[in-house]
Amino acid sequence: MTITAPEIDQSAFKTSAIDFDQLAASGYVIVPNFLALEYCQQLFDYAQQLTAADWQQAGIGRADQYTTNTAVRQDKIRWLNAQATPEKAYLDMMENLRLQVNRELFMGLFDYECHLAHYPPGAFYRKHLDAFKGRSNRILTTVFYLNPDWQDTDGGQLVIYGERGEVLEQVLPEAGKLVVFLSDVFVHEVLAGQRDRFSITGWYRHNTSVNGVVDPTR
Ligand SMILES: O=C(O)CCC(=O)C(=O)O
Ligand SMILES: [Fe+2]
Repeated sequence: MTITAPEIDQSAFKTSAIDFDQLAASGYVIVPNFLALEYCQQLFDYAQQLTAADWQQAGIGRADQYTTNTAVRQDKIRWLNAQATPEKAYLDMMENLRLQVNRELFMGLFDYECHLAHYPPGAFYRKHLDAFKGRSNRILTTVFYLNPDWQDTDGGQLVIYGERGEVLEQVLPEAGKLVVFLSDVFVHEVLAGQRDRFSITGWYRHNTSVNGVVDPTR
C-alpha cells in the first residue's frame, strides 16, 4: 500500500509517497523524488551559505565514546535544530513521516535526530552499521540528498550491502532522493566523489530512557 503524506502546515514541505510494504518486506526503501526539487533547492542553497563555523568534523560513536577518525569518515556535519527556518521545515517533514511509519508499520518510533553532512571531493565514509543490536536506540536510518544534477561520473554513491556482503544497491546522491533502512541490519558505505556532496542523515529512535533519565541523543 502506498500513501501520500498530508501537508501538515504551510511551512512544511510536501512529500511524495513512500512504499511502506517494500520497507516492511526488505528492510529498506529508496524514494527517488521524495521532495520536490524547489524545496530541495532551498535546503541546498541553505547548506551552501553556511560558513566553516557552522560545521564540525564528524565523529564515530556517541557521548563518552565519541572520537573523530578521518580514516573511517571524512565528512563535516551540522546537527539540525528547530531554530533555523529551513532546518525546522525539514524536521517537521520528518516528524510527519515518523507518525506515518508508526501508523503503517507499528514501529513505535519515539523521536528523530539528524544532521546535514558535507563530503568534499575525495571524502568517504567506510563500511559501517549505524546501530548495533541491543546497544543503540537508533532504529531507522534516513538519508536525504540535496545535490542537483548529480551524474554517475561524479561518484559518491551510497553502497548498501546484504547479509552475505553482496551489493544490494548503489545509490547516487541525487537531489530529492530519500533512502530509508533499518539501522542495525544494513552495512553501508559512502564512496569518494568528484564533487561536493550534501545530504541530511537522520535516525528515528526508540525511547530507552530509564527512570526519567533520557538517553543522550548523540
Ligand atoms: O550520506 C550517505 O549516503 C550515508 C551517510 C551515512 O552512512 C551516515 O552518516 O551514517
Ligand atoms: Fe551510516
